[in-house]
Amino acid sequence: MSDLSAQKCEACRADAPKVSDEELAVLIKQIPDWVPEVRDGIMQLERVFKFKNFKQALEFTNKVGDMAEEEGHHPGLLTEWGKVTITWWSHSIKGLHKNDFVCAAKTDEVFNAL
Ligand SMILES: C[C@H](O)[C@H](O)[C@H]1CNC2=NC(N)=NC(=O)C2=N1
Repeated sequence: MSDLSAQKCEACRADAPKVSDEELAVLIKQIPDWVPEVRDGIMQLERVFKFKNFKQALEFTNKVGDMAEEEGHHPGLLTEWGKVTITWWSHSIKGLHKNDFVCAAKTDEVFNAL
């Protein structure tokens, strides 16, 4: 378990600070399979997970959904045959908060526990 995945999401207010470039460089090392990407002008974390079929992809999607509900923080989910694309960013600040790194690490744990 990484340091990040052991943490809980904290309430993210609209005036919470986005992670700085320096913080991003440190945090991303703990979740090396995730790619920071700007989409629609918003910095996000993305990872594509591969599966053998649609059923397994859907099961993983639902487990990530359960984790997101527990954390009160919600990802973008695109479930396709054999593939789930997960995207984390914080809507309230239109960018990346520590919560997104925590939830990315928790997503890795959900996948690793399958
Ligand atoms: C009211 C509720 O707590 C907020 O809308 C939460 C819910 N889930 C969320 N998820 C994400 N990814 N970003 C948010 O800003 C966010 N806000």
